[in-house]
Amino acid sequence: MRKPIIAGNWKMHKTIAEALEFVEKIKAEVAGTDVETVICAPFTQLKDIKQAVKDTNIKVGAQNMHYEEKGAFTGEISAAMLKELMVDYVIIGHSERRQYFNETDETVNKKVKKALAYDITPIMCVGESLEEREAEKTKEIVKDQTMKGLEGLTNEQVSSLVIAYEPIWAIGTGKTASSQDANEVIAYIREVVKDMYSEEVSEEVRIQYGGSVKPSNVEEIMNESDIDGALVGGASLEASDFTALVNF
Ligand SMILES: O=C[C@H](O)COP(=O)(O)O
Repeated sequence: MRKPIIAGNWKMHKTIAEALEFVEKIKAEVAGTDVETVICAPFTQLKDIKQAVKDTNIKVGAQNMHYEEKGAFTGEISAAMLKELMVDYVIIGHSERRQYFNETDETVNKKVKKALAYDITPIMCVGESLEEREAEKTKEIVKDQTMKGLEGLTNEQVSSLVIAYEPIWAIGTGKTASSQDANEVIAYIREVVKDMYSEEVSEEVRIQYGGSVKPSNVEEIMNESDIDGALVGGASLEASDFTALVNF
């Protein structure tokens, strides 16, 4: 049985003070949930959030990391640096990183491997653009991204990580893929994992949907057979919305 996982991706939002205020507001509200609850915050907030959630079931994630161990990479953060803060998750290959920061399937793969080596769970993002969807290339794109992103991992590693299917046209636009469409693509990603690894691995890997998930549509999305969670941007910024998402 796959444990549901709702992760908020705050992107470039909130100061430390705002982050701590948010955490205080949600702590009690998510205390009794069986849903894995993750806040993916900017680097500057991670240490304080981790401290603030230490007696709770809330997990903390970063939004990116570098694949090299260390070196002359101005502005970058390594896996060891995240591990030192006891970060649980790291988003890798978000479409905004692919679009604005030259993230490629190859760097995604290197980052996934490095995160796993440090026992940080990657949330690896895949998803097609509007043009690709209109050209009916959705499956081709997600297959390619999934295969390249997961290349060279062990069965155990793939079983432990999280994949997020985020159609780019649905991110921050208010447009959501229908829950059936999202489920179909996610079931297809599971097939790709099955072909690459095994049926058991494909049944164990958790796959989220992301793209304009909000309190009003989360239940329908979560009720789909292959969707194990949501990666939420805009609606994760307000404490009341986020608690509603986790308690869907
Ligand atoms: O990582 C989250 C996704 O980019 C979705 O963002 P959104 O919920 O604002 O559409």
